[in-house]
Amino acid sequence: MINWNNLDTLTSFKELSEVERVNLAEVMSGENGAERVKDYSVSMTEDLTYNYAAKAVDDKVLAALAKLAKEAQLTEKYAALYNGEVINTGEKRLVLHQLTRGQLGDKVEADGVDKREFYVKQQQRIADFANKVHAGEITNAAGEKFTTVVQIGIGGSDLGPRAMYLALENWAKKNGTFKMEAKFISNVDPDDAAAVLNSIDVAHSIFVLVSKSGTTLETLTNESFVKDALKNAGLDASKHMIAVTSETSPLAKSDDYLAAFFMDDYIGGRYSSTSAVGGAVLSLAFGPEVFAQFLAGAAKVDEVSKNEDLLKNPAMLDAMIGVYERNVLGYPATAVLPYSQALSRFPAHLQQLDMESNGKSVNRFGEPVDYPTGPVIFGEPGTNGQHSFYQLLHQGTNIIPLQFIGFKNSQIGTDVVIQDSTSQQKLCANVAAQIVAFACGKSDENRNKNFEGGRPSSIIIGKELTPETLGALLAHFENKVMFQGFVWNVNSFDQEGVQLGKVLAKRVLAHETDGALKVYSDLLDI
Ligand SMILES: O=P(O)(O)OC[C@H]1O[C@H](O)[C@H](O)[C@@H](O)[C@@H]1O
Repeated sequence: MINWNNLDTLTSFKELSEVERVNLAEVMSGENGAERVKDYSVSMTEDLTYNYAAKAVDDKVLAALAKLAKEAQLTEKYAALYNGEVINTGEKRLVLHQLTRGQLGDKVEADGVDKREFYVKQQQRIADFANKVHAGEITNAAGEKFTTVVQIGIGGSDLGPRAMYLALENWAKKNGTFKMEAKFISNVDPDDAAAVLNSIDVAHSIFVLVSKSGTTLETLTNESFVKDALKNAGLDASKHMIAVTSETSPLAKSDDYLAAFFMDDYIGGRYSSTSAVGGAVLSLAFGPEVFAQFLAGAAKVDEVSKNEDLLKNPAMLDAMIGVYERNVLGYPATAVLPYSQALSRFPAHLQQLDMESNGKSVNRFGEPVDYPTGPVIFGEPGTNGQHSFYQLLHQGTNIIPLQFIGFKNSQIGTDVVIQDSTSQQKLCANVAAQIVAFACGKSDENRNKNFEGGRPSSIIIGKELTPETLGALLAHFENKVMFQGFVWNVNSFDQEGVQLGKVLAKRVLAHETDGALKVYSDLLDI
């Protein structure tokens, strides 16, 4: 039987708080430090490793975390999720994003269909469509090939797919699988749509309208913006647009699109990169085979995440160390720092994934919780971040745990040797240096130049960022966030916190305001 209890009612949580703290600077120094870096490491897939040597944990803390993971029944809750229980209590929905990339447990039926079959069928339909576009069987009205794909969507219908596209663009170019350039329109700021439209050849562009609900104001506004531009160019908008939505949305049956592909209410926006939401744009840009490799990487991590042994389950381990840092050590934020230019938008995606999932003050039954839940997430690619906000990370008054990501090889492979090292070596040297600098610090008589150390980090290391490693990386963080939500006993799959602002904005636009809202409306000339 599964018990959904608040973290502060669990005996093993009290025990965890009483375990002696680890002096990170001390344990990471000298030979001991070298041994830790070798030992505190676990495989995510054959190509990716999670190394947690520079986290403030030791065997005692890890044993206490394993006990907590067991008492919180993380493995059982994950199984309940992929076997189709109503895990999203707020919206009374199943949570099935893992099913888009593999069958992890029982067959899941909902709405009278086998859901795995439904997702696979959508992937096949998308693959067929993309192949026809690439082969010139689906063209514009003049019979010419489409050369650009533009995704219109916001939140989960933008951030994940955009981050994934950028992550693989250069890989695909290098490996001969690049088919079409992709662009993204998300913000309701007219400058977003206008700038994208100005940068493309609309006559040879295919637009993917992505909205699960089919009611998001920003997205529908941008759709009209694009339709206007197509009309002004003398083009038939319905021959340039496809839709990705849920079958119950107002967009599903419209004649305004060349084709419609479906996901459903059991896939949260921020978990939708492996559904049709990511599938359409990524298959058009790189071909369906590349998208399939991406799914295969995610499926591998979903499998590993079933492991009951905490030390062999990287997503669960990462989650539990995060809980320790948040609820015992009291750290407020986590920085995501990929040493990979291709992952430039990955921190923005993780921001939504983590903060929209676990930024909650009530448990899954709607009762207030008495402990901190999701941390603030932010980040930028290294080494750029080093020359900007790392000052606070090294010497500021808050300790911010760090999540590094690094690859041995670059994607494009073009490099130069300057002062006896390649740029790739310089990049990797920097991430190694940062881990040790943060953990060990350096004492100096001049307080201004003193580094206290004791600043924890972990690193995910891979050989190269490929479609498969990207899928694995994505699933790692999705599963980490899911496990943390289980520990905090929150519902990680709804987002009521975004509603109030939408309601008030509508009131402003209808001129139904008073008080402060009226004055702000006047100040902004609405
Ligand atoms: O895909 P849509 O239904 O248009 O939703 C787009 C986004 O907007 C909402 O407000 C939510 O905050 C996001 O979780 C969601 O991804």
